[in-house]
Amino acid sequence: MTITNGVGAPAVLAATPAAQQGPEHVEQPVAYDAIVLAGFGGPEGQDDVIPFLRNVTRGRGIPDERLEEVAHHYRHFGGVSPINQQNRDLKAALEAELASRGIDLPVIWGNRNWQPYLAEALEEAHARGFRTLLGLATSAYSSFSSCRQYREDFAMALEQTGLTGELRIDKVRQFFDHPGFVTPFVEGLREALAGLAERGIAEGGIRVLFATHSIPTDDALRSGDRRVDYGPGGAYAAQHLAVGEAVMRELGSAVPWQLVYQSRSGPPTQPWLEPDVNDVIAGLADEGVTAVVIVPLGFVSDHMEVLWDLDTEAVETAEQHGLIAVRTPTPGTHPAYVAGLVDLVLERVHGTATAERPALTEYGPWFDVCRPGCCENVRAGFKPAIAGVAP
Ligand SMILES: CC1=C(CCC(=O)O)c2cc3nc(cc4[nH]c(cc5[nH]c(cc1n2)c(C)c5CCC(=O)O)c(CCC(=O)O)c4C)C(CCC(=O)O)=C3C
Ligand SMILES: [Fe+2]
Repeated sequence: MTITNGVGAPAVLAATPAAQQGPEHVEQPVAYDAIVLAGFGGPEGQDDVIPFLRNVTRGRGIPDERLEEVAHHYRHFGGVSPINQQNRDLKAALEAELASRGIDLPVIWGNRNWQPYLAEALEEAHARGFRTLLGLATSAYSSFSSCRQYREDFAMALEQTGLTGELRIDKVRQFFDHPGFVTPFVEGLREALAGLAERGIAEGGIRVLFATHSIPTDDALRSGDRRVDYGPGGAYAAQHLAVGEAVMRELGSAVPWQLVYQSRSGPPTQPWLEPDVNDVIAGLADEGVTAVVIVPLGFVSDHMEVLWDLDTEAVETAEQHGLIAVRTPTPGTHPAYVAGLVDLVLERVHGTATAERPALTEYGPWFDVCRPGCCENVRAGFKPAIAGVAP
């Protein structure tokens, strides 16, 4: 058996008996009663900021100085994160898309870290008589923060509301390489490169920076299927690199690109994925680069990590080093993204065969039911989670 390192066909390290694995994809139709849109949540006023940050970091060992610093980002915008409004807009766009296709599936919205909480969404679903729910998390890649934590928070909400056993909750697969998610990035980058060409900037003087949230290296190595070696940075980094490659391939562009990380937190002693976007930008001026295009590949909407860490900090770093910086759009409510999410829902409603599911990288289509040990987090302990096979 060969074990690949880096981006390549994933290698299975240790076989788990098939009987313990459960199906990787649910290829039978399921009559869902409703969709539960699961967001991150954000504060909507100055008084919400600290309680929100305590919710996010509960039991996580984030230093107080970091919380102060992050509170300042929110305070700068009146204590309001745009993320809740973005999820209201996404909910409305999904409802319109479902209605236009004649699909009768209500969308109920709940957050992990702020009102309306997931527990409220489950109570509402139950009160409306819904029993079979399809979770849709606003997060595309595999890692504890972007996959398993949503699954654990669903399980916790079931416990809190006493609805465990009453409600079935499945979850839409990670959609990092679904065309609906990738298309808005392709379009945004195409436009940005055309704009730079109009300004007479040579391709050789441009660097495309695909930006995503840094995570602890330990989490990254545990992202994805435990039995697979995805190389340094685990499935999380491998998926991002593969999507970056897919975007450049779709564009047919030869502009040099790289993956960069942002929004690091945690104690300085804990290793997180690198390089940081600001360090990379600072070094590029010496390499003869005159313009950077920042593509927020890890994010679904223009929330605080985009508005502050990229549009404020990274753009400032570029200015300090005399570089032009352009930040391209996130999917938001782009029609391709909204339609793609509805397509992902329909995969489950219809039990679409895996071979017919769109995926732009060799890592997809990702699993409907997470694999053993998927995206575990040793620091957080091992908690029950929906939509996965038993570890
Ligand atoms: C992978 C990933 C995504 C992308 C996937 C996804 O979209 O879900 C994401 C999104 C987001 N992260 C957000 C906010 C925060 N994340 C924090 C902390 C952390 N994020 C982490 C990872 C990720 N985070 C990690 C490993 C931590 C360390 C602590 C922990 O292990 O939990 C903290 C605490 C302070 C700090 O450390 O910065 C805050 C306030 C918001 C809301 C923004 C808004 O309000 O507009 C969003 C969308
Ligand atoms: Fe975060």
